[in-house]
Amino acid sequence: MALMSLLEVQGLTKTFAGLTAVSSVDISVEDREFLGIIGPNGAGKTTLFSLLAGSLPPTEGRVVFDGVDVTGWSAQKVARTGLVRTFQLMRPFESMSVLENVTIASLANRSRKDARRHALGVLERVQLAQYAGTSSGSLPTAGLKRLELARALAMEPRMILLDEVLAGLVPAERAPMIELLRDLHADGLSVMFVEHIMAAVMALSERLVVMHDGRVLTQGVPAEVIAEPQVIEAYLGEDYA
Ligand SMILES: Nc1ncnc2c1ncn2[C@@H]1O[C@H](COP(=O)(O)OP(=O)(O)OP(=O)(O)O)[C@@H](O)[C@H]1O
Repeated sequence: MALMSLLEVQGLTKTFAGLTAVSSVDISVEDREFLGIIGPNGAGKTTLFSLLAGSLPPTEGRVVFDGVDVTGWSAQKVARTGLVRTFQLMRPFESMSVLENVTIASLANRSRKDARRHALGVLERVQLAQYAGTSSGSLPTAGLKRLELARALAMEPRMILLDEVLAGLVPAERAPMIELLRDLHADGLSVMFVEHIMAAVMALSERLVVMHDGRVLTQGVPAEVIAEPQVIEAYLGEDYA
């Protein structure tokens, strides 16, 4: 039998009332790979993540994670296989503390007492430990981004789908976040990330997929992909080139 990629996506399609947001997408992601996804607004990147992570059921196609066909499974059930997403618009329980929010995510895999201890470890990992007791609603954007990451990590993913984790950060906040993502990847986490900040995309991606109009326009080695005329035309613009 041929060796399988950690994530295999075949013919994935999502139609919303006549609009095809994701159209026949085929993507394979290897264990421990760091894959970047770019494309213009409305290209279907967030919808793709929703389909992969079980937040939305696909209209057609298959999602196979770690050899298991998870197509149409709930987000909770997909997460238990090790595939977990973050959201572009963070939505923690605002009245709860940072620690409580992460503890709830940890409860997916463990008892209440263990979950709290595990959550504290995750907060250390994302450098939010000093805010453990802070109410989540009062965190600044950079803290909310880390909390969103922490909640996903608390579910102990093998592969994480990051939806614009750098958006909204000021330049000085980006470098430490890029460093954190690089460390998580070095520790064995497989990552797929959607990002508009090209410096981050180029610093982290081992391979790049470009989406346009719901389809994969092209994919490959990042430096080669961003030099393709069709990518410049569809997304990057002449300025970037
Ligand atoms: N729940 C929905 N109902 C109807 N249309 C939707 C829904 N979600 C997304 N769409 C449409 O699907 C298309 C793809 O949207 P999507 O949010 O996936 O794009 P994106 O590449 O993530 O864009 P951005 O970079 O702006 O986040 C858009 O035309 C969008 O309006």
